[in-house]
Amino acid sequence: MWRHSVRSVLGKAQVFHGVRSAARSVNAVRSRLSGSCCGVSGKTWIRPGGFDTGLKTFNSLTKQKEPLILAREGVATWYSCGPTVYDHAHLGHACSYVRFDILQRILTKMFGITVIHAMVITDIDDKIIKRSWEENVSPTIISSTYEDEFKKDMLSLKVIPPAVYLRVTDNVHHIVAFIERIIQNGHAYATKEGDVFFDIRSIGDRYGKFGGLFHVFFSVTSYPGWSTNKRDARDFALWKPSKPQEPYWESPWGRGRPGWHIECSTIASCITGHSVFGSQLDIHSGGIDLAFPHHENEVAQSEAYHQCGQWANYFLHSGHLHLKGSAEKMSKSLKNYITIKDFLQSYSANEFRMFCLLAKYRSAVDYSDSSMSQARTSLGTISTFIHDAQAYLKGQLQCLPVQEAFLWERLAETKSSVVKALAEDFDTPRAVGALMNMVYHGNCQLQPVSESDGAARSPAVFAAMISYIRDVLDVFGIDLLHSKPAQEAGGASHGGNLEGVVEQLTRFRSEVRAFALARQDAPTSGSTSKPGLFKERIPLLKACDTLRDGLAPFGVLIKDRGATSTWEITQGKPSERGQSVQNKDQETSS
Ligand SMILES: Nc1ncnc2c1ncn2[C@@H]1O[C@H](COP(=O)(O)OP(=O)(O)OP(=O)(O)O)[C@@H](O)[C@H]1O
Ligand SMILES: [Zn+2]
Repeated sequence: MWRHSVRSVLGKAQVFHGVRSAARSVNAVRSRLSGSCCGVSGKTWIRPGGFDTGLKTFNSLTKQKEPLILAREGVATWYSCGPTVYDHAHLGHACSYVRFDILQRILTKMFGITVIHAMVITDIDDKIIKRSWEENVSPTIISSTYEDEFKKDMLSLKVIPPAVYLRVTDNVHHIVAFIERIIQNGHAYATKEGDVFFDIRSIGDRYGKFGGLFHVFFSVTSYPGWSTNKRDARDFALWKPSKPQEPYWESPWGRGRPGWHIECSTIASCITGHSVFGSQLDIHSGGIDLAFPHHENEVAQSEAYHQCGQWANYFLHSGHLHLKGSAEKMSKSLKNYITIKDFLQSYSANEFRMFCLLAKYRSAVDYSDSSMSQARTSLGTISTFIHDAQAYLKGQLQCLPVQEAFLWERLAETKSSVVKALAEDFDTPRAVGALMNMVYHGNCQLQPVSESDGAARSPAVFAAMISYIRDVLDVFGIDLLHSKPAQEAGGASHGGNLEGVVEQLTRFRSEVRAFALARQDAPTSGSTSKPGLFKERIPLLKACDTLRDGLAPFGVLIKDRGATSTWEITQGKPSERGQSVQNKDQETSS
């Protein structure tokens, strides 16, 4: 796939100036830090040193778009909070993980950045334990069942798996060591009851990097996590003593299990005991609900452990998916969810991806049949254009002469708009808009005629447009070439080659139609029939109509264009889209 240099699009001077000044300011700050986080005051974001990608991304730490600067050239380290596996994965998860998958694909396939992605699987938690009691099975059975299901669901949505999935339960010994170091560094304390709490006061005014939410959250009287064992209401658990019947691990503080936030700090820092991401992480992602307190606490712990002023440089948060009309996000605990499997009975992964692309990754989205039908229509428009353009290339579709130079210009303009949109905080709706605009102009130029009269043809520009559209869709993880109707997705593959069969069938039908559409010049002497179609051939035309109508519900859309016919295999519920075209073309009734 091509690699785009944003520099060439956005202007070299601006970017290089940015890199140098960023490097200068970070070096200045780093020398002030001199290895100790405790020397740093305040919550000010430090612009990282390293390599300016030329992209901009919204950073929740600053609440504005910032230049995306990576520690290592061409490589982005990326950590994601994964699911707590105690129930089915739903469309809310799908939305968050597909959106970040699209962002990672854009970085990799469009801008040539290798993404090293690690994700935690939270496989021990109060909710898992509760579910195991309800189901009367071990927590391990609950977590492994839903972990497997989550991974399969992600694959069915074509989410590229992270380089590594890491379970909390496989890493408890690292978590214990991580907590010990935080205690040694003077930022956590153990209680006689066997808890370990993070000591918020020990980091002064540096708590609250994600904004002022914590003032509301921590009212000493109302905060549900308030315990008299804590030194400060804001202190949070790094280690919790286990209650009877609960799973536990041995630790210097007695039997217990890790708190929620510490798992991410540890795993993001020390993958399987080796320092993979270490004290430096480029990008951290999760749903917006995780910003506070989860990410706030991750930051506090990690910076206390690494003794650094800034652990993760960019926090990317995705907006929530809601059922249309609901103020609440879709969630397992609210039981207001649609599972990914149920969804895939009615829609395809491609359609869900288009649904995600049509809104910015940071915005909240309403899920409804009408928003899905908008996504389906957009994909259908693109797919129909590709098929029509292919029919034109093959000479099956005869058209009026095309304004070729105009289309080459549209193509160049689209390429530039798509790169600019994606470099500007991954603005996928703008990129899709640019693509649809090009498709619109392409369609306008494909004006079918029944006789070409040897008019000039312009196949190259349509071939270039098709290739470009496929490339961009590939960046987004949409593959129209091998798409199947939703009902078939994940099912057993059919024997034979459907496309080949449809091609042969349509060719045969075209010959029959051409024969049936032949006109008699004048009535033969003594004949009672009028000039026009041969009466005895009309049943053949009717049979052609019936075949076309009969194939539509199976997703085979045949379009009759004068004497020739084209075909395509449609997405999702083909009969709805097929029907409208067929009615326009009904020929035996006219
Ligand atoms: N409705 C949603 N829209 C977008 N992202 C979501 C939604 N629900 C969960 N996520 C994201 O999915 C990831 C995993 O979340 P988690 O396992 O906590 O799901 P959940 O359904 O919210 O569970 P719970 O109800 O137990 O909190 C997080 O990054 C979270 O922000
Ligand atoms: Zn996390």
